[in-house]
Amino acid sequence: MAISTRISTLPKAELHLHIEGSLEPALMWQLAQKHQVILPYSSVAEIEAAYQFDSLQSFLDLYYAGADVLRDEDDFYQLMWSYLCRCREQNIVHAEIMFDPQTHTLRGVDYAVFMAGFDKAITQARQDWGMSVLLILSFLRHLSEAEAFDTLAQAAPYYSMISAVGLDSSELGHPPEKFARVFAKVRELGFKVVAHAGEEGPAEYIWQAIELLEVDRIDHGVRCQEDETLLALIKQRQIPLTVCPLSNLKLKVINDMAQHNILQLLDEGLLVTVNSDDPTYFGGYLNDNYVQLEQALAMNDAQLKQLLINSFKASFLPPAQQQQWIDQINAA
Ligand code: HPA
Ligand SMILES: [Zn+2]
Repeated sequence: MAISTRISTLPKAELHLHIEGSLEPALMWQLAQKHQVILPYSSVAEIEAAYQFDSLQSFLDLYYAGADVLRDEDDFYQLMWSYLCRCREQNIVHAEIMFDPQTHTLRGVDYAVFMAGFDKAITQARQDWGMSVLLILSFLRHLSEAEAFDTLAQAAPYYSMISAVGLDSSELGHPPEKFARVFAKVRELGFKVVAHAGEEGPAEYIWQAIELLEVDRIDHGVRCQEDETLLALIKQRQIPLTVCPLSNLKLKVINDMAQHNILQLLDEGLLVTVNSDDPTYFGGYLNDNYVQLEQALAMNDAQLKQLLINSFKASFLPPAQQQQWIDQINAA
């Protein structure tokens, strides 16, 4: 079977996906009309054409502006439902999905609104095709630690819907150490911990995420190669990295996909995974990211299988459930 067919047909998990980054331009346009939000674009095609970035910040500016069209429960339902339908098409059988509460609460949209919308879509996907979904609450790191504490407290009625807590937004100048105390509280509450680190920020931020936040996974982490001691530690402890190739290309973390280090890290024995990050902004859902690795880096079948297996091994699913999917991949 051709590798591209195997990419699309084999079961996979997605572990690094911002739900606000899956907002399709067509839905953005429709919701802007619905709520009479004035967008700085005059058509869906103009929205798509605007997605040219030169850094993480240049993307985040459009990502937060786009999220402003999300106002009521049905908007959040539509957003989540569209992504889950993509998962079904792409054979993503399990997804661990990040959401940014502060992007909404700061605009006066409460937890009750977005959590109800998410829950309705997730319940439907679970019932209709047996998809499994976990949610990851992410703090915006350009805001203060006090605001992160507030955000965590406001989530209390929804703790049973949340599996992990993460850290995203503008990395440079906002090191993990800024959030050490709030993540101590997060761990005390029993949540898993993830953090974006080593995307644009230096290897030092990955150290801090591991040592101060005690993360279960690193989001991105591609700059770990700049520090051999760190690389050895990540390998020895098998700390998963949720790598996002198309995101790295679109945000100019790399200049060319052929330069991406994901397969080197994989071959060195690190627990790396492939993810789409913000698929509508970066021009591809999960399978497109795997296809890029085949086209630019000549990913072979053994590497593909290992990446798919890693997507379950690095997940927060119970080990027995992970193993069922891994057995299916091994048998394919
Ligand atoms: O790739 C990302 N990095 C940091 N923050 C983000 N928020 C959405 N996507 C990202
Ligand atoms: Zn991300």
